[in-house]
Formats: sequence, structure tokens, C-alpha cells
Amino acid sequence: MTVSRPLVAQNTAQTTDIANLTSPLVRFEDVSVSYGNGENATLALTPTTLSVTKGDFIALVGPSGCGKSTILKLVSELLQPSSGYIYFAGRELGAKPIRVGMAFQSSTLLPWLTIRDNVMLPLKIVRPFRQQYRSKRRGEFKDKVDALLEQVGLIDFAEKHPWQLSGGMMQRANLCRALVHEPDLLLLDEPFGALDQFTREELWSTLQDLWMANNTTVLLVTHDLREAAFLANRVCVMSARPGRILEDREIDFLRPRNIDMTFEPDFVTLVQHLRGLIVRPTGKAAQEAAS
Ligand SMILES: Nc1ncnc2c1ncn2[C@@H]1O[C@H](COP(=O)(O)OP(=O)(O)OP(=O)(O)O)[C@@H](O)[C@H]1O
Repeated sequence: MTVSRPLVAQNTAQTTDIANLTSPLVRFEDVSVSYGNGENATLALTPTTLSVTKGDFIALVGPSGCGKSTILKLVSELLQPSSGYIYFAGRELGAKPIRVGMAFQSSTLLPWLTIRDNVMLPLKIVRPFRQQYRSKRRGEFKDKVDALLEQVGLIDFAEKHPWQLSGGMMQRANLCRALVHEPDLLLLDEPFGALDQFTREELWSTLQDLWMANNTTVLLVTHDLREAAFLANRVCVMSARPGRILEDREIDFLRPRNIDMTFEPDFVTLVQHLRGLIVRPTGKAAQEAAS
């Protein structure tokens, strides 16, 4: 099932505003990916069409190897599609630079820098901030970094080094670093995968707060269906390789969402439904289902 997008009326002043609000920030049109050539080629993604609206929080879920990370690699231009087209803000991807923020399961903080300097790093490297950093805005940037650290509860650790922080704290700092340069897209690949359940749930709330405050567009890859249903406003469920989108599901629980909500029947039913799409019955259960 694919979510139907609102229809836009033609030729009215209001139309333009609605169109701007609803036209996709990112659009995949029949995008497929094969790794390798000839007999050794692996078809990772079958022709896939996907629209991401500005401000969306999309979770990609599916069995291992179904192509979730491949989609992130495509959006971040680390990989070219084998066929099809990808558009960003209406122009083919690559036509103009886009700002991307990323966070992964393992912390990529630099051990010799303080937490503040780690979070500051994109402002020293990424345009247009790097020119401004060299000139007059250094103090302003420190305030910006500190505001983010404050928001995630790390301001008292700004002068510490990564090895002085817990895993959950390092992931908070990672999120700040991924967001500090105001990315067009925040790409998260299993960012909480290495954390214990309680820390992970704390981080869900942190990420939700950051998303609500910064109006960022997020693509999250996760194996955790509760995480997907808690955080996202759309969950895309992918099939086993070669990947395709089986269901593009709108998630309309009220915000801000809290952990108590995840024990409510509606939430549990949703997670079971998502699980049913991914996990095929095996053995006796499969025979019973087939009969
Ligand atoms: N560089 C590569 N060369 C060859 N095959 C690759 C390469 N990268 C990925 N693949 C294959 O493409 C498929 C999709 O990989 P991808 O990493 O996108 O899956 P995934 O859904 O993110 O998996 P997981 O959930 O296990 O991280 C897998 O079968 C994988 O083995």
C-alpha cells in the first residue's frame, strides 16, 4: 500500500503555496541498484519510487540486506543508481550541492577533540559556514554549539573528551554534530543500535525534541520497529533483497510522543502489523498459514 499524497488544485494563488509545501524535497523515480557486474552482480534495490517531503521523518525498516543503507548511500551521493532518477528540490541530485548530516551506530567523534570542538567541526568544514568561521562568527558559532549541547543535556560536558562520556552521551553529541550545520537532510543509520534499551528510549525523546525544534528532514534506518513507530511520521517497510517498498505507512500519533504511548494498544498493534510484513512464518507456523 502506498500513501496517497494530497491532490493539488490547478491555477490558483493558493495552489502555489500548497504545491511548495507538498512538492517533494527528495524524489526517487524507478531507482534500482545493482552492486558489481555481470554474473557477480547483486541486485540490491528493484525499481523504487519514493517521495520525501520537507520536514518528513521517514523510517526505513526491513530484513537485513534489503537495501536500507543503499537508499541512504544514494541520497548522500556516495552511490549512483543503476537506473532511474533521484531529484532534490526538483533538480536532479548532483545538480547543486546539498548539505547532509549523518550519524551511525558507532560513534565517529574524534578522540583528541573536546565534545564542543567535535560538534563545531562541520562549521569549520562545510560551506557556507567555513568562510564565516574564519572571519567574524566564531563566538556566534560557539553559542550555536552550546545551545545544541544544552538541548541534549551535555552542556556540562562540553570540555570533556569522547572517552570521558558514556555510549548514550556520545550518541547525543553525534546527533548535535550531525545537526549543527543545519543540514537539508539528516541521515541516520542505526544510530542507537549499540545502546541498551533504556538509553535508547531516552535518545528517542532527545531525537524527537531535536527534530521538532529544528524542522529537519530525517531518513532513519533501523531494525527496531518500536523505534520506527515512535519517531517517524512515515514508516517504509521494505521486502527482503532485492528490496522494494512493501508499505509506506503514515504514523499519526500525537507529538510529543512519550514512552508510555508505546504500551498503548494502537501502538502495539501497529508494531505487530509492521513485524508481520517483515517476518515470514517458518516451519510449522508456515505450514499452518499455507493450509
Ligand atoms: N559494496 C557492495 N558490494 C556488493 N554488494 C553489496 C555492497 N553493499 C551492499 N551490498 C549488498 O546489497 C544488499 C543491500 O545492502 P544494504 O547494506 O543496503 O542492506 P541493509 O538493508 O542496510 O542491511 P542491514 O540491515 O543488514 O544493514 C545486501 O545484499 C548487500 O550484501
